[in-house]
Amino acid sequence: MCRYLCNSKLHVLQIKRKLLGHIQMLSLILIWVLIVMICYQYRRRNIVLLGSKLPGPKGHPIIGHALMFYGKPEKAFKKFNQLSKQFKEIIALWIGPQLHVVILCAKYTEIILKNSRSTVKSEEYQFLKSWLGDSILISEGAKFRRNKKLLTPSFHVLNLKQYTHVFGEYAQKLNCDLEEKANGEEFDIHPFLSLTTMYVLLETSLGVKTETLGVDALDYAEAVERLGRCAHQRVYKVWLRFNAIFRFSKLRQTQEKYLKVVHPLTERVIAERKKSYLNGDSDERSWPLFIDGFFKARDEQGQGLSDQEIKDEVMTMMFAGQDTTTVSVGFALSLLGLNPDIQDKLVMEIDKVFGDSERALDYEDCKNLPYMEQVIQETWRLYPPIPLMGKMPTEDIQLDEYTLPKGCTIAVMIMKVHRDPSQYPRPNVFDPDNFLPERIKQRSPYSFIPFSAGHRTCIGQRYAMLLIKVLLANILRRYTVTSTVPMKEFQLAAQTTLKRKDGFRIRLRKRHIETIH
Ligand code: HEM
Repeated sequence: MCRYLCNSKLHVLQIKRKLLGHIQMLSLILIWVLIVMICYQYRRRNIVLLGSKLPGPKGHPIIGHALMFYGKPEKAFKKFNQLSKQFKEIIALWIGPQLHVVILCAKYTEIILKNSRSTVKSEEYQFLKSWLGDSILISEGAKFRRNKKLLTPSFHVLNLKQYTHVFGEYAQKLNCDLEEKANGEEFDIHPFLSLTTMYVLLETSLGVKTETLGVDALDYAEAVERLGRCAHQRVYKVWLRFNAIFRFSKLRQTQEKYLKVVHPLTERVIAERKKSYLNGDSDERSWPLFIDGFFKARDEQGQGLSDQEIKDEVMTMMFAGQDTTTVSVGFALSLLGLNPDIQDKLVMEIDKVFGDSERALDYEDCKNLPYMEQVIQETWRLYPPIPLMGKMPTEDIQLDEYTLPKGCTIAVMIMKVHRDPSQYPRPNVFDPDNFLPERIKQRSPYSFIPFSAGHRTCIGQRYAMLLIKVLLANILRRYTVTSTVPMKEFQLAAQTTLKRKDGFRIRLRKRHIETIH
């Protein structure tokens, strides 16, 4: 009995000792967590202090405004729109511990983009890294400057001139594909446009004919679209921003699946092209490919781009150029379908250039379509394909009485800047005359930034304008467009590009069929 009591006392003592050990360990962990948190908060004191002085809605402790933007992209976009009615120039939002400052007006956009050396791309661009590597869309500093310099000559106007007939060929193919929809019901033109721009980019950048790629071209198009979506989901699903969580997520598996389509295909096509470039093989092609320009490029030290760099840049061109041009044409057709007077004026301009001729469009024709250019610019104003850009200040930036702290995220809301009422008297009205030279002169150049501005401006803007002109001119030579969904009922969603969730719904009616091919 006595022995039993002694044993149980010993046992209790051991449990007490173990418990004490656990409590000590737990206290140590808690102290460590507390120290880390204090250090973290101490480092962020500037962001917290300056952020608290910026205008914005009231958020919750710890999660901030994260819940406001949780859900589908169209819901987040709607929320943004509501907030921008309340806060006209600038909004501070906390997504967890990260301060996001949304810029809505031309005045502050000018200060940020003019100071472009005081900002770098925001950390959200890193979500593209496993796909696009360290391409010029993502990289910073010396690497960015060198590679942008090496890539820019490929977009020279002399090259673009030669692309016009490639664009024209695919525009004619598009018209043939649209034949089945002509004189029928309203339909979504997005899938037709998306394939066309993908084929054009594959052919002008890599020299790949759709016939040779066959079903791979469709897989590639789908993979590019899905990878863009994956990156976007990491932006608004806050927990997936953390690599430690993302690594084990379903989204990562989806991303891997599509990377396995895009990477090997790009590598294969580049390798084949490089072989024939190095062998000096001649082909029937009369225009220079982006990729040949990338092979040729040399820096001051005589160094060219590595195979990895070429692959990253090629994939970036496909990503940055395809969806942006697709939605530009989609929105332009939707708007023209709603505004028959503007469409008539544009068609008159096109008919003046071509008359009854069936000839294909050339570069000089594109220069003779100034009203078309105004229509495209006004479309970009109302529906900029890239609706917002993320920057991170590397030093505090002063905007009147507000200070944007170093390390916060700046989101330049291009779509709102383009509708700044101090710059556009009727900001929500589709009026291509906004781009008459005398009106442009009256505005800040930063009130229209579809391609950004400063040293990070889009490399493909002239390419995009030319391609969109060719596609629109060809469609309007053959068809009259009508559309019934009014602008305020467009269901907008900002993924990486701005889209209509309800589709680019239009009707096509054939024009004088016998004269136009
Ligand atoms: C309507 C069509 C287009 C629009 C609205 C557009 C818009 C933009 C914008 C806003 C940026 C800046 C992004 C940022 O800083 O976050 C950008 C960058 C870029 N775009 Fe475009 N883009 C278009 C077409 C193209 C095309 C056709 C290409 C290439 C074939 C292209 C290639 C690039 C590249 C490589 C960058 C990165 C430039 C840099 O960071 O210096 N874009 N684009």
